[in-house]
Amino acid sequence: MALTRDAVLAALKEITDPVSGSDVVSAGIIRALTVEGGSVRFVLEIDPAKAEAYKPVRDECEAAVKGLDGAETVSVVMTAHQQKAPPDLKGAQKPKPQGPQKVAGIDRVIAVASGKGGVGKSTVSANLACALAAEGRRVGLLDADVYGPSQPRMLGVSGKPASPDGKTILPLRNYGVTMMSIGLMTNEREAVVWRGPMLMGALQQMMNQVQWGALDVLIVDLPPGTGDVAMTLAQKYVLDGAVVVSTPQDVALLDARKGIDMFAKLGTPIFGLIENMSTHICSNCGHEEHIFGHGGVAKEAQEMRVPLLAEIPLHLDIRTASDGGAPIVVSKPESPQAQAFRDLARKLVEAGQA
Ligand SMILES: Nc1ncnc2c1ncn2[C@@H]1O[C@H](COP(=O)(O)OP(=O)(O)OP(=O)(O)O)[C@@H](O)[C@H]1O
Repeated sequence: MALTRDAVLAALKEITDPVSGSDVVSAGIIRALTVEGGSVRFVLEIDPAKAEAYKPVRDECEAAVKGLDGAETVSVVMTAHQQKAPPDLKGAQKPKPQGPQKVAGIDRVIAVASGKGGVGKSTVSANLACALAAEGRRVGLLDADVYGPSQPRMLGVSGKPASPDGKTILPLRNYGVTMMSIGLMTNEREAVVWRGPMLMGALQQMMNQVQWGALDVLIVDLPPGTGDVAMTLAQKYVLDGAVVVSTPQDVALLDARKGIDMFAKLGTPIFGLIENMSTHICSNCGHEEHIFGHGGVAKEAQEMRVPLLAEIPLHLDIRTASDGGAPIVVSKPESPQAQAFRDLARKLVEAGQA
């Protein structure tokens, strides 16, 4: 008659486990039992401190199985049981989802956004950063506008940022503003096709690997529209607030609304709207003209229940200053145009937002 597994277990049940007092099968120390023809193998899994006490048990087990009909070879090995308790699957903690992180050394992060391109978001970011520096704030400016990085030109800096250790990136600095641009990581004339994951990687590199130093506020000049960069920024980092730049034209306002809705969905506080190119001031005679109408942004802000933080005029000096590498806040600080930005900066500082 062929030897069966049940017959082996029945024989082993006759042997007492010296530790628990029950039989060795019930005590759970018989492991990895295989019965193949007349060949029987199993393991006695025991506490290594009690190895001596188990030696006679092993001999007993071996003899009991050898005595069975059909048993030819019997191999019993003693191994140490696992000291560790089995994992408690029921009470196991799920890994916590990673929420937005704060970047070490940076007190506040403000996004400057716009629903569409060309409304002056980068001009506002550069002037706001310089105006905050003039208020004595430690300011960083991250140019995340991958589609048209313009901060190096606006702040009059050029050259590739250095990375002496190959891990961290040294930012550039001008007018009291510490600046880094994704545009500086690519060739100026090279058209870069950024895909979602690349964008996210680049943004994370800018936030975490740039040696920003201690900052009161980091201004992030976002690409226009409601895209991956804004979402990644809001989801991965503690974003203290956003300002949305709009021109008075209706279409820009509709776009601004989309921008505001996006931040609202992401749970980012909207510090307010900035109306750029609000009135045209003639650079010859100083005559003021509301080319795109007046009061539209203020009305919209009221409807959306967000503050209208500033009305920046359309003035030739603002453009030439930015194009010349010294924002108007720096090149003509006493001009009314510069004052509009300085008032904005003071407002944010007084509100504890910058
Ligand atoms: N208030 C202003 N007065 C005069 N020129 C301005 C004003 N604001 C912006 N500009 C000019 O308008 C052009 C577009 O501005 P800017 O690059 O800041 O816009 P943007 O919204 O950042 O555009 P993009 O999204 O395409 O990068 C620039 O030449 C800039 O100098």
